[in-house]
Formats: sequence, structure tokens, C-alpha cells
Amino acid sequence: METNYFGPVALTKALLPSMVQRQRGHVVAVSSVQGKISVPFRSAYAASKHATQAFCDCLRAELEQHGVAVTVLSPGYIRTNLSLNAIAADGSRYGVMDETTARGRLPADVARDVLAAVGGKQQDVVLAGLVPAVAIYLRTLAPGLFFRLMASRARKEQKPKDA
Ligand SMILES: NC(=O)C1=CN([C@@H]2O[C@H](COP(=O)(O)OP(=O)(O)OC[C@H]3O[C@@H](n4cnc5c(N)ncnc54)[C@H](OP(=O)(O)O)[C@@H]3O)[C@@H](O)[C@H]2O)C=CC1
Ligand SMILES: CCCCCCCCCCCCCCCC(=O)OCC(=O)COP(=O)(O)O
Repeated sequence: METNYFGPVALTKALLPSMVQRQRGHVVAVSSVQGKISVPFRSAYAASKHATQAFCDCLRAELEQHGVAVTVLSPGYIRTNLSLNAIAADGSRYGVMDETTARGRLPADVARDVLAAVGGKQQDVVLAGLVPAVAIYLRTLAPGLFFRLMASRARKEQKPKDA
């Protein structure tokens, strides 16, 4: 929460007065698909990204009258050091390159999409494939089914540890 949510909130609050004064500016937040849906074993991460999404959605409405745009980017997996750098629940370094991350999109490709989205002042952009995109709709339109799918995913992900 400190890094993913409170840090960007503090930075935004520090910069906003000058943007409002100039009646011009653009706040860009890097959220995640997990700012829209919550997947098993990511409670802290998903909570921080949902908080980012909510903060920005409030801000967007409030700042429109001041000429300041707000873009929330919600990428799927990207091939970065995210999982290597991640901190585990006990505070230790996770230090593993997750398969999902290793199979993710190339950062340069995502960066190109980000530039296009920001340049076009898009408000809310999911930069992910079909499955996450469908999952986001499923969470809203058929939450019971979505929760069953997530519970099944949790059981499968737990198997190697419990076996
Ligand atoms: N990779 C993915 O699959 C996805 C990533 N994202 C989001 O993209 C963003 C970038 O992540 P990604 O590049 O993948 O991950 P990395 O771990 O590769 O990079 C994280 C970056 O954040 C910096 N950082 C970490 N902690 C702090 C801190 N406390 N204060 C200041 N800077 C800090 C690191 O700086 P330093 O190198 O100096 O330590 C590093 O530059 C994150 O918000 C992540 O949630 C969203 C969806 C998918
Ligand atoms: C076409 C039929 C689709 C049916 C939908 C079934 C539901 C499947 C669930 C899909 C879940 C996708 C999760 C994506 C998560 C994601 O992209 O996270 C990106 C990150 O932020 C990476 O963080 P992490 O720490 O998890 O590596």
C-alpha cells in the first residue's frame, strides 16, 4: 500500500495545486488488471491497485472542470522484474521469476500502448489480452461464476505446497 498507493497519492497531491492553477495537466497512474479484478494470493497487491483505481476515478471527476486529465493504465502481465523484486507476506524478498511474468508482454510493446493512450488522453485503459478482459466483465455481470473460477484457481495454486 505504501509503494503502490500512498506514494502515488502523495506525489499527485504535491503536484495538483500547480496543475489546477495553470488549468492544465495530466495525472497518469499505473494500476493493473488486478485493480479491476482480484485474483487469489494477491490480496495486498490487488487492494493497492483497487485503491489506486478508486482514487483516480474520484480525481477525474473533480479535475475535469480544471482542465486536468486523469488516465488509469491497467496492464496484464509484463516481462519485468516485478516478481523478482516482490516482497512476500513475511517481508522477505520473493525473488522468483513467475511463469506468468516471464510469459508477459515485452515492456517496449506496452510502453508504445501507454504512449498512445496517454497521448490520446484516454481515461481508463486495460492493456491486456482477451482472457483478463473477459474476466473483468464477468466480475461485474456474473460475479458468482467469477468467484467460483477464482476459488478453483486458488485450490489449484495451493496444490504443490499442500501435496
Ligand atoms: N510486470 C507486470 O506484469 C505488471 C506490472 N504492473 C505495474 O507496473 C509498475 C511497474 O512495475 P514493473 O516495472 O513491472 O516492476 P519492477 O519491479 O521491474 O519495477 C518496479 C520499479 O518501482 C521502483 N520502486 C519499487 N519500490 C519503490 C519505492 N518504495 N519507492 C520508489 N520506487 C520504487 C523500482 O525502483 P528500483 O529499481 O530503484 O528499485 C523499479 O523501478 C508497478 O506499479 C506494477 O504494479 C501492472 C501490471 C502488470
Ligand atoms: C475467454 C474466456 C475467459 C473466461 C474468463 C475466466 C477467468 C480467468 C481469470 C483470469 C485472471 C487474469 C488475471 C490477470 C492478472 C494480471 O494480469 O495481473 C497483472 C499484474 O499486475 C501482475 O502481478 P502479479 O504479482 O500477479 O504477477
